[in-house]
Amino acid sequence: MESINVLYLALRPEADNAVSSLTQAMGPNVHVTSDTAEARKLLNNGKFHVGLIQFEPFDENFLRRIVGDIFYYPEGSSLQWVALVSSLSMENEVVCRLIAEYFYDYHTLPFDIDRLKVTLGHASGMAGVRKKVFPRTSEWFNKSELIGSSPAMMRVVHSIDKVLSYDLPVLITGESGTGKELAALAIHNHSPRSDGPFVAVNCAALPSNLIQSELFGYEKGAFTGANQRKLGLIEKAGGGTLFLDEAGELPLDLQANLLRFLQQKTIYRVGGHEEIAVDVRIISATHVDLEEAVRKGRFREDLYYRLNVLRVAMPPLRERGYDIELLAEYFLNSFKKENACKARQFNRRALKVMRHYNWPGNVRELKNRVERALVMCDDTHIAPADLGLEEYSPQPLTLSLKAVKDQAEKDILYRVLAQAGDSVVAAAQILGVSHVTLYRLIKKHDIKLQK
Ligand SMILES: Nc1ncnc2c1ncn2[C@@H]1O[C@H](COP(=O)(O)OP(=O)(O)OP(=O)(O)O)[C@@H](O)[C@H]1O
Repeated sequence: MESINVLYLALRPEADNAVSSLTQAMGPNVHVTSDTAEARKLLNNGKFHVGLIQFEPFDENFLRRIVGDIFYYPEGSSLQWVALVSSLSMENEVVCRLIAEYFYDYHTLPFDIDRLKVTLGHASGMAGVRKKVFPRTSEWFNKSELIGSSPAMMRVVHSIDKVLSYDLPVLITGESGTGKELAALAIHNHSPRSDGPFVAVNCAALPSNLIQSELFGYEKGAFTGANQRKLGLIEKAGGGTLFLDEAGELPLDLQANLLRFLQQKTIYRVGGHEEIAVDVRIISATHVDLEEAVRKGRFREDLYYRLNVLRVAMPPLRERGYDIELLAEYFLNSFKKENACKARQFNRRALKVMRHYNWPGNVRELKNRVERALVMCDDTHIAPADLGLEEYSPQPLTLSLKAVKDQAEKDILYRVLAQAGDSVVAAAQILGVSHVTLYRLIKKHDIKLQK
């Protein structure tokens, strides 16, 4: 077997029989640690292909620390994780979710070195493929402020990666507060236009009588009060990106002007006769269904097709699994830096409540609730009441092993399809299945391909 560098994060390495068998079998390529800070440092040097985590004896706090410290860590993102678990732990909902969301595979104890070596070999192969197909991940995360490493966010990263290569309009869809503006900024910052300006305009916030002059600018004397020429936002975004937030709110007459600009790449300032060429990439965002708006006659169909050339869909926060905790920790740490407050972390109940809450306001709501909690909390630990959330009453475990396997299967399909740019032939090759099988699985999990 080709040498595979494994980082083994063991809860109690001194009491772990697997450690000695593994180091014996794999020699110096295995590094063992129980310290997540050290693991993070080691991941930074990028030499590890596979991370192995032992969940026994099961300790929920340890798992939470791993999620916060390791999975958030971008440099680890081409590395693949394998879990060592007992069948008893597989009955625990936290463990199952963690595995389904973050792991390439799991190895059920008792420890079987030959079986594990095969699993590690596959995981390492996948790490190599990810690095080739997706080399920008760590740099990408560093440059953008989009936090998250759930499969749903990985799909976003991949979609963004795809749209970077083309200087075409992008439409970002998603519920309010899902991070559409942040995604637009990420596209701009990673595109060849990153040295140019990023100008954001909220179409819903501008009074309708001002939108025209705000976007296109005006000449001196164009209307009462126009004492001097003013450049519009489109011109100000010249050489860069114009972000039209809430594009669905644009009045119909302005939609016609915008369409004209998108077709001709030129504008007229209000009251002006000179045709001015402007080089701008348009990224628009909407939380309303624009197709529905087109059907109802509120949005021009021709403009819709012009804006919707490339598409990025932001998932709601409730579908991002452990990203909720990552984001909560991230906001907590950044607010802590800004304010002298007592609260240092979330208590267990708060984490559970956040995990099961529906988050109708998505990331923005989470950010606001964490900020509020820091003000309300008199303790070192933030409780659900500080977040203004109802207590979560634990549900009995309903997740069967089959459900976990199905979820894991679905996640890996998403990941590999994303890596393969939704090419079924390439994805089938990576997964080592025929494309007929892959089509069957895509149908089974109701996965929508982008091409
Ligand atoms: N993945 C993320 N990581 C870190 N912060 C995020 C993330 N997503 C959103 N945010 C933060 O949440 C808030 C809302 O994000 P943003 O304004 O980009 O959402 P939006 O989808 O454009 O909302 P709206 O539809 O209401 O305009 C911002 O403060 C943003 O910084």
